Amino acid sequence: MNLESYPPVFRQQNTENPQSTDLECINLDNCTIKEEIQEFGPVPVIDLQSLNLDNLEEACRNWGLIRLVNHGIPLTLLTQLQEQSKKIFSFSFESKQSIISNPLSYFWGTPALTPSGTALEKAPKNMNWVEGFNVPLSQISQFQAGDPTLESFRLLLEEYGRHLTRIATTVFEAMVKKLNLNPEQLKPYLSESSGLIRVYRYPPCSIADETLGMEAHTDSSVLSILNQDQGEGLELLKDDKWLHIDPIPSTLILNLGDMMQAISNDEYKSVTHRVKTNKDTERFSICYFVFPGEGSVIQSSRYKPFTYSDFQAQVQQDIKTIGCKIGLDRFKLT
Ligand SMILES: O=C(O)CCC(=O)C(=O)O
Ligand SMILES: [Fe+2]
Repeated sequence: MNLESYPPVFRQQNTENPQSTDLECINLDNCTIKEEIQEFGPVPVIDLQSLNLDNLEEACRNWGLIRLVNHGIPLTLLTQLQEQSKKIFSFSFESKQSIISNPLSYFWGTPALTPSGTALEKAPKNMNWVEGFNVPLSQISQFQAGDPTLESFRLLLEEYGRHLTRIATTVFEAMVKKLNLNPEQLKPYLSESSGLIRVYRYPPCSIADETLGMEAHTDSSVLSILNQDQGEGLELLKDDKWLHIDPIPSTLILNLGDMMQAISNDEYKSVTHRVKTNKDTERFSICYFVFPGEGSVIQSSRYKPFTYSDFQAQVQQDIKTIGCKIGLDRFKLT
């Protein structure tokens, strides 16, 4: 294990006596309240080459999370992205701090970031056993990567970003067809230029049963699209039980976020999910998020009119003051 590469809070030399006992990294509530089950009834699979609108609608209403196949992203690109990200995470902590620079940002311990990409000052209640970097796609061409590995990763991310924009637009347009909403009004709700990518590594944790890589949350996005490596850990809360979302090579996981729930007047649900840690192995994932256009006001029968910036500001304030995200409930019409 390459301890130098981990942020100091994640360096556990002695698994018998983990340093983390005096850290607030243990999220016992989230870990133990729900019974765990294996992935049984299959997560709905959506074939992007022959999109079936009825199946997609049903998946959005009943699951909020789907497995995408035939998405058109070459397997070589997915594999190269994973390989390069592993290489970058293996750099020393200090070098990651210096080379992952504006407009990218490097963070650890929390996925809650300010709009400029730095970790929020008051982290969530619990330490999240994760490090990552944030990549705003619209600014990625301005990134001056001094390091050759980072430069080749930047080029891969640009190509990947183009695929994700295509996929998100296709799926969003198909999803909203089944909602009784005015298509013109919906257009600004998905802004291609808002796309961002988070690249994550979840270090091993000696007390993996009690420590979350990412605590239970819903995404604030319209849609999120996840490319996970072969490490297990992603779980979805469904019917009050945690369901493992096992990695399957060359497939992607797409989940709905809070903005989609609001746009659809709660007909489609933003799903609660979390990431467990593993005792001996690292896990890697790359997640894409897309949001409504800046200034576009979300009109919904269930919520007060709000923009994504209003929502984001509220989430940030809640995390700073009470340590967690309240989310859509803050905007609900009473
Ligand atoms: O790493 C993962 O599998 C999930 C990440 C996630 O849920 C998020 O970034 O919101
Ligand atoms: Fe998430």
